[in-house]
Amino acid sequence: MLEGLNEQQRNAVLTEGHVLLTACPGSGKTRVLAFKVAYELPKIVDSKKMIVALTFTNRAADEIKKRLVRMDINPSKLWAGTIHSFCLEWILRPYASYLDELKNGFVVADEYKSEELLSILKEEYGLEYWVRITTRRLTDGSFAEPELKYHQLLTEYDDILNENKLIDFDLMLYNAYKLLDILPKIGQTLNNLFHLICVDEYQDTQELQYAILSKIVGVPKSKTLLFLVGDKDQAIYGSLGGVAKTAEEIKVMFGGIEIVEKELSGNYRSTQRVIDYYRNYQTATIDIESLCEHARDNGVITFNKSVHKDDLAEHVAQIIQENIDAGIPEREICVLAPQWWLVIPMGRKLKALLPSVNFDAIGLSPLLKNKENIWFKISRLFLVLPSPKMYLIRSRWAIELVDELDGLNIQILQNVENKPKGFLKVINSISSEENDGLKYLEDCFRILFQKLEVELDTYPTLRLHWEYFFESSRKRLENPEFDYAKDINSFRRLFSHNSGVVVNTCHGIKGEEFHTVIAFGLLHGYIPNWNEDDAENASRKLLYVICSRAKKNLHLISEAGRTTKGRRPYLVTGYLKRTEYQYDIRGG
Ligand SMILES: Nc1ncnc2c1ncn2[C@@H]1O[C@H](COP(=O)(O)OP(=O)(O)OP(=O)(O)O)[C@@H](O)[C@H]1O
Repeated sequence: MLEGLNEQQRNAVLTEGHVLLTACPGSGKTRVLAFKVAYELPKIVDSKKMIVALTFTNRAADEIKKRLVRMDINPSKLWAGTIHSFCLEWILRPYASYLDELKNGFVVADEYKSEELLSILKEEYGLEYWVRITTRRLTDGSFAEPELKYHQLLTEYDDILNENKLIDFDLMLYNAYKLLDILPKIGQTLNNLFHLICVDEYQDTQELQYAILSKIVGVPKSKTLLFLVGDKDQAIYGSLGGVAKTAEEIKVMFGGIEIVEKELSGNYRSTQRVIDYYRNYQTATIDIESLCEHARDNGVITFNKSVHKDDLAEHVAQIIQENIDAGIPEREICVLAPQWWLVIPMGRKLKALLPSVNFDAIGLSPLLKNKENIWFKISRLFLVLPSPKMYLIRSRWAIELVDELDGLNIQILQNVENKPKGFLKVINSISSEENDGLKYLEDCFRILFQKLEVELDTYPTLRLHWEYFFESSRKRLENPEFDYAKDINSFRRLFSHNSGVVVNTCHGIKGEEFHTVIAFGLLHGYIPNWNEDDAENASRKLLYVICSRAKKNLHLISEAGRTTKGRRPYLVTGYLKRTEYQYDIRGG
């Protein structure tokens, strides 16, 4: 089974006990993590036991599951997802009744919603929109925001969340921690349940997240193993509280557990040229040798600081087209920017400029894309039509939904043996005459629950999620800036593109790799954020992460023409400006 791993990687998988594996980009950390899961899964004999893999994004979690399927390993005993989803599924939903704040139902406010709320409050308080205020909590529930002058605003923010039964991502973590703290039995139960907890990109784990894990792994007579992988140089969440703890610090925090430290060397992803380029942004000076087949290929590395922001989308579209013409698959091309508000309009413009190209872009969907909202999950089943290719994916969605409904105490299809299959059958039998996408979905949702004989109004959580889902989606659709098509067929088309050119934030593609990376918005003020602590270092690490995603081609863009509200021009971000390099000329 361990074929396909080199000696160091195999050794890391076979190491018994708790492991902390650190290594450079592309050295196979995620691959090792997937093999570790594959290696440990068959060891589980107790039918109730599980393995947990915590990843930074949902995309990364899907990738691990796919890797297992490719290895012919059944991933049903693996739970993979973000720490937020983990808290929701394993702690908040099952134990919500023990917390007054949650017991009457709650809805997760995604980062867009909480940013929207914060910007309204900033305006009320006369603060500039770019002032950074963290909503993070400490383990005692107090605000982690160091500037006391913002605490009044944060209290008001909290009140609004409370009134609307919303919890943001930070409250998800805090409430999960609080439950584990007041009811140690939960940690003990989870410890009995989890054979192994793997954490990918551990260097960006926040203090509260370590605390949550320590309440599960650090219980007396603990049986749960910990497998952490990461790279300190890729820590890009420092400003959001991410810390790469040492093995010793983890030991102290986790009740004295012994952790074996392991390392990997070499890079299986990028050409030597790309590696030598991004080593300009490395904090430690470690040689990295390319071990991949295309190690000696030249590829293309460009830097453009003259293209004007108004011509940027055409410029990026041209690069994409050149790559596609050269035979590079759409999925191997990625367009990145440091902040999502730069990314969303870019995705839309690219879609219009390259109508025959598929895109996998954040913000292209008119629906609230909140994976934690149950109506979003149900809508996927109505929008992605049944086909042999989609069979496995739809079945997995159905299994997750039936579990979630069960967790909400909603009993469906009592007499049906295979509930997910039965659930899919009911979904597949429903359609509506409506042409308007949202009305279509509303119709289908109602018919579905009628057929399931579930009275929606008796479940406040379903109601809350319903209101949030439709209200947010309606808002998006009505926003003239977005210019979304509102008919059901357009909704469907957007859902059918789960592959295509990726357009995302630098944080959203952590751990991924692409033949060609096109990064724009590399301007001081965006990367790093004006008021980020240790801003220079933060921009250096982000550049390191961006550039190390590329297998062969790298196009860096610091577009001209962007100015602050005070008409100050945004300039090339410091580290990039100072890097002396013989860049290629495109097409030259
Ligand atoms: N032993 C190996 N043989 C062949 N290919 C490998 C080997 N190890 C890793 N790879 C490939 O190298 C690439 C990078 O691996 P992986 O994504 O696991 O690296 P990583 O260390 O997690 O990178 P990053 O820190 O940048 O996210 C992947 O395409 C992976 O399949």
